[in-house]
Amino acid sequence: MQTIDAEFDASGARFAVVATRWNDAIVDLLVEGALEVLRDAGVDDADITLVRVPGAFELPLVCDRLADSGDYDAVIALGAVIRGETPHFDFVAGECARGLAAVAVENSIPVTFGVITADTMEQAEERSRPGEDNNKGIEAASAAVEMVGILRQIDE
Ligand SMILES: Nc1c(NC[C@H](O)[C@H](O)[C@H](O)CO)[nH]c(=O)[nH]c1=O
Ligand SMILES: CC(=O)[C@@H](O)COP(=O)(O)O
Repeated sequence: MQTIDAEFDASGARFAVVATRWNDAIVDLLVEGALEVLRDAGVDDADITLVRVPGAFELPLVCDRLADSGDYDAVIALGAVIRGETPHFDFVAGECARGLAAVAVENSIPVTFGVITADTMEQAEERSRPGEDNNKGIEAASAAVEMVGILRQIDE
């Protein structure tokens, strides 16, 4: 039986990190966590591209352009959508998640979901703490590194 399993050496792989400016105090911590994971996996800074977009609703389009370029092995999407008084949260968060999933399948490269969806700022803060496993930037970057390793083995 052949087993294809995670590899956590992503040296030579190219990553795009797309992060929102909305809730930047939270999202900047996600970016820091994601970059730490990539560097620990052997990724050179020269192989990391960071793009800032206005909000989570804009993540799918920019991630699609980067994925379609053929210049990256994975795209990491980072943001924080925090519920307000109206149903706007549902549309922003829902379309962001739906759009990012579609980009991954349409371009056949990993597009990982590092977007916090929270009812309160406190919940968002809990999911962006530096160095903690539930930091969504660490989670998304770890998934991207793992997926690059898996796809490399499939493509061998
Ligand atoms: N409320 C949040 C937003 N809203 C902005 C949208 O994402 C979008 O930029 C706007 O509707 C213009 O197209 N974005 C977040 O990332 N987080 C929020 O909490
Ligand atoms: C997620 C959002 O768009 C939200 O912050 C908007 O707040 P509100 O529903 O009070 O307009």
